[in-house]
Amino acid sequence: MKVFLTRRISGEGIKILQTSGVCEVSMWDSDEPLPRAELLKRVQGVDGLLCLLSDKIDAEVLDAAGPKLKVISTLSVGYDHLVMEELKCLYCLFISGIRVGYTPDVLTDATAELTVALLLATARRLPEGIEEVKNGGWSSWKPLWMCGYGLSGSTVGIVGLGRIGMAIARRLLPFGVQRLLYSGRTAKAEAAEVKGEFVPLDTLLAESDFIVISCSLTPETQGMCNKEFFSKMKNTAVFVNSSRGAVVNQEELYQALATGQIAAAGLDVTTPEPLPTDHPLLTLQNCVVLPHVGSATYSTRGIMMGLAARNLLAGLQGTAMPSELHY
Ligand SMILES: O=C(O)[C@H](O)CO
Repeated sequence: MKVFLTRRISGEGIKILQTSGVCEVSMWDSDEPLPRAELLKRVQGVDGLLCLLSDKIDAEVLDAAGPKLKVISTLSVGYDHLVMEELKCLYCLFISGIRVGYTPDVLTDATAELTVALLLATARRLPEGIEEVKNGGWSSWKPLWMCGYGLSGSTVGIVGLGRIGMAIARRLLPFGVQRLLYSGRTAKAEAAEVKGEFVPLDTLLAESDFIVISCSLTPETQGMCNKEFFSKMKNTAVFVNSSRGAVVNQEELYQALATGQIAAAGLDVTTPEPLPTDHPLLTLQNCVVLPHVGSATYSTRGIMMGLAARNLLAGLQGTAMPSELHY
């Protein structure tokens, strides 16, 4: 069987595939994404595809791959880059169905940790402070200079209290957070562990000092953080997004930050990625932007690659996947 990997994969992940005796591996041997035309060419006739969140997998890719394609394994927990409606259509067409593997759980801790780091960096203005040290702006200790917002005694609102949202909540509580609010489709029994109060989104926006977006990108959440959303937040509130960039209307976020509607924003995800270096958000002191590094620890990325490889193999062999996405 033939498999194609859309990026250079190393360590355990590649070893599992190359020594499996099950598949012939070909890979886009680069750290940079492959051009779309190349993807369409390289998937022809494959039985399995290992892709990244930067590869849009839609009907065009499935058509180019052809009827042998049995499994798609994505090196991510998010799967908004897989056009599920089109996968389902193909499912109807060929009846056999394409199985999908993904990498939940293994990146929860790393992503939660990074989200907390981003929240603190944004609220306590770390990038600005570091810059001031370097550029001579640090003239003396001044009572109100470089002041920001602290977590102690605060109210934190988490939009999407899933696996990662819960892990963020657990890490934030020891900072002395007083109330933890959350919104989403349904109340969660596990929220009791973090004393989470399930509230309507409007309540969360009005009462939170820190708002953390940790939901998946879906048609319902696309563009959810818009002018109206920001207008309901406190002027002193800090907004943090480590889910997907498209949950935020970036033009309206820029306005909210530039006009003082909200205090600051920390973003680990943007639209597009990378964010162009001349993007207006990058001109703002009160906006901290990271290059989508939530899961970027050596160990987490290694485990993700191993899991994605095992999902791919299981899909080829028709056995139980360690992490299958049932769609
Ligand atoms: O979806 C994911 O897996 C994250 O955004 C990157 O690790």
